[in-house]
Amino acid sequence: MAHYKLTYFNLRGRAEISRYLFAYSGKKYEDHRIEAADWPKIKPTIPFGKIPILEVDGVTIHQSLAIARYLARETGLAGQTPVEQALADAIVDTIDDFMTLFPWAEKNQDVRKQAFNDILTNKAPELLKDLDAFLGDNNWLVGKSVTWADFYWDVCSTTLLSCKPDLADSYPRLLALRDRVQALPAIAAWIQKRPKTIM
Ligand SMILES: N[C@@H](CCC(=O)N[C@@H](CS)C(=O)NCC(=O)O)C(=O)O
Repeated sequence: MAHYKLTYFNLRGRAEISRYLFAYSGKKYEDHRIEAADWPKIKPTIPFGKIPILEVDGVTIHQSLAIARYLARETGLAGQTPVEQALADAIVDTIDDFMTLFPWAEKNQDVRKQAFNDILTNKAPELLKDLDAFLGDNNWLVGKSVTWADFYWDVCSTTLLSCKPDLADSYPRLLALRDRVQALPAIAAWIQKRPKTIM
């Protein structure tokens, strides 16, 4: 069995989608969380200088979505057909495009707050409207069973809702999708036991 080591900060952030996939698959892995204070000395040792990274039997994979897509394929959660896989990728990329609008690393709290408010108030509705239309009355975003796109929606919307709790109130179908993901036994167990972090 492969040895997996996932390295990230002690945050959900860009590693949480992979932690969901590990939880769902039941694969054992090392959830290696580094302290922010230690990052400057660790950064030069990491290929491309960014985290998360996943080491698989000593091979280092970078980029959170490349890592998660690999795990999704290994777990049967990438989509059942090539078209479903492309759709799941497209939904993940669409959500990720939105998440990358936020100035996560901004140190000036006033600037940060204003940018977050602007994005959550003015830009989020368009994404939510389109995602809701894409989901329609289906149980899952792509195909007839859960995929990593559903996990990504849950992971990212958890962070968005922590910033603006009423964000998705007009979209009960998207909120119900969160409930379905969080009710999957392995995901429910992970959410229960994971370290409590701000993001
Ligand atoms: N597109 C990359 C972004 C990676 C990234 O920017 N990681 C941040 C943490 S979320 C990081 O390593 N920050 C520390 C730094 O850039 O020195 C991914 O999805 O993995």
